[in-house]
Amino acid sequence: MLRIENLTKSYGSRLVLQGLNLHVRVGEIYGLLGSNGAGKTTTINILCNLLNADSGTIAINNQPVSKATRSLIGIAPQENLLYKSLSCAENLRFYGKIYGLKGKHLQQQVVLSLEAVNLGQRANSVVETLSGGMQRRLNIAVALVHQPKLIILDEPTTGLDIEARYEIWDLIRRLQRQGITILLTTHLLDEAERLCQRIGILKNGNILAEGTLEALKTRVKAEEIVTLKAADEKVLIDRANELGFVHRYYSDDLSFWMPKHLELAEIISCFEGIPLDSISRQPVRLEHIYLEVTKE
Ligand SMILES: Nc1ncnc2c1ncn2[C@@H]1O[C@H](COP(=O)(O)OP(=O)(O)OP(=O)(O)O)[C@@H](O)[C@H]1O
Repeated sequence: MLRIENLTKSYGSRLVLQGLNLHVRVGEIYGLLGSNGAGKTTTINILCNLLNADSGTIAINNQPVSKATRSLIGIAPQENLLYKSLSCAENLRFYGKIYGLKGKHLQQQVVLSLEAVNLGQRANSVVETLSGGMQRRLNIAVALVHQPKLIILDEPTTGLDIEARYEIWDLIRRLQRQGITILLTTHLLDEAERLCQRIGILKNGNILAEGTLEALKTRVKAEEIVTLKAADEKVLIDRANELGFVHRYYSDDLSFWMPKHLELAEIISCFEGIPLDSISRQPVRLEHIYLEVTKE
């Protein structure tokens, strides 16, 4: 669906994209992860033809990106692009017209996009009277109004409460079931874990790792992560080294990569003689993979 090859972009002397390669397959939800300043928005702006790349190629549905491919893509940018004093339907009519929709077809698309984001009952509500979650959903409706094949959601749930976030996650899954391909950027690793079939990790304008969550898990050579608390962490680390366990700090948490699943009693016996305050265990998560990949 989307093929980006060797994309480069500089702002003045600052090289922001350094030969970026990224492939989004038809029908998938692809999660593009990266820290602030990694180059996600720059990539999206180039995709939407709002910014020119210095070099590289982008193809959508096997066509080079151009004004002609604009209608294949819908974008819901990070900042809602909504006219707050207009109603939901008026906003959608405005954006629909930009994509050349008119008359009955425009009206139908306005209704369908509002229904798609569960705002069918709020067509005439003025945007500033809607909750933050509803405004985010309307922002997604704008991306859908011209029936694109690929939609780009730039941090769709940032700043929303958990219920509004669930609603947007359900919406994204529904859109995928309708056959829309989705490229999503997020800082929320659990969002990417829940929604995305494949994930790309971007740093300094390069994709450092890409694949399914299962494939990315090979970056962390552990069956599970065990976090231990003890008065003397150095003793724990020395013991872990003797046993061949890799250790990492996740924030303040001293954690160990377990090469195989151990019963609780076995973990305790590994650290025998060291008074432990607590033991907690968790599977390898995207958070662990992300930290490993981006520190390389
Ligand atoms: N118009 C511009 N002029 C100069 N530098 C820019 C411009 N736009 C972005 N940058 C710089 O390019 C780098 C990449 O920015 P970009 O907005 O693409 O990152 P991002 O991954 O989207 O970050 P965030 O998660 O914070 O949105 C940053 O260092 C940013 O400061």
